[in-house]
Amino acid sequence: MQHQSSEPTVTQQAAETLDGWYTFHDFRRIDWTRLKQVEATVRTKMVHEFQAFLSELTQVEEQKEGSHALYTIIGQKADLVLMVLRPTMEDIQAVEVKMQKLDLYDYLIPTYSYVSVVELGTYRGSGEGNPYENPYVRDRLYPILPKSKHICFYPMSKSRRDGDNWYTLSMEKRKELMYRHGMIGRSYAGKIQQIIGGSTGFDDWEWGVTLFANDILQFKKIVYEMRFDEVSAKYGEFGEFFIGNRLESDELEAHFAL
Ligand code: VOV
Repeated sequence: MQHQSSEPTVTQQAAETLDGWYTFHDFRRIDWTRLKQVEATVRTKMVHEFQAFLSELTQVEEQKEGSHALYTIIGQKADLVLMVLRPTMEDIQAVEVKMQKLDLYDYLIPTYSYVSVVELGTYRGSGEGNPYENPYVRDRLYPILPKSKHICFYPMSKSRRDGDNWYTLSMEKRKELMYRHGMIGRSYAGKIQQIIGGSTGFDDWEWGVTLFANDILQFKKIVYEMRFDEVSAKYGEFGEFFIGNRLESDELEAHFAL
């Protein structure tokens, strides 16, 4: 029997992407039960070693050769997330290996991770000349993460369901839809900063969405408002959501104190 499909069979043009720093989100649960058995002085030493590691990451950030952010995670999915941006996947892995060797990480159990690359779409064009030399584009592709009070992370894909297949829409239609997405996004200027990581072929979803805000309620507002926009309403598929509060290096001793 011949397969009946409402989808057009023409191959559509892929949107070109501009790709920046590689991105790694590392989610961990604190194994409090085991940590409670560690003597206070040893625990403090482990925290100091972690702080020294974070200082090294800060030095890289000051040289504008990467960026990072440490947040607590609210709820049971994780307790902490360290988000790291680096120029190459080798650099990302070097940070990952170094981190795993820290004594404190014997007590930080991996619960989730996400690998992507900071991505800018070109549905609106990419301006004149080489976009990788445009200072505005460079600031977006190689971002120094904001020091916002809150983070929200979730992975998402665009639907390939029969009838609602993003990948069979014409370039024209996708441009129009992404324009409207961008307009909603822009109404959150000054309230939310977004980092979109492209992850097709890198991780289980197609994008990792990281949002930063000082007012945590803005995450709920933007995600809800976007649910009514066609791009999300019809084509958005979402993974787990993680939200958290900023954790400064000098707060770590208090955070791990018992
Ligand atoms: C601060 C908010 C904000 C702003 C300003 C914003 C703007 C824009 C622009 C201008 C463009 C690029 C379009 C182009 O010209 O290429 C994008 C692109 C993208 N976005 Fe976005 N987005 C925001 C915010 C924002 C949110 C909250 C989400 C999650 C959606 C939801 O429902 O939970 C999201 C997702 C994405 C994705 C997955 C992509 C890539 C899609 C693709 O198919 O390539 N985004 N986004």
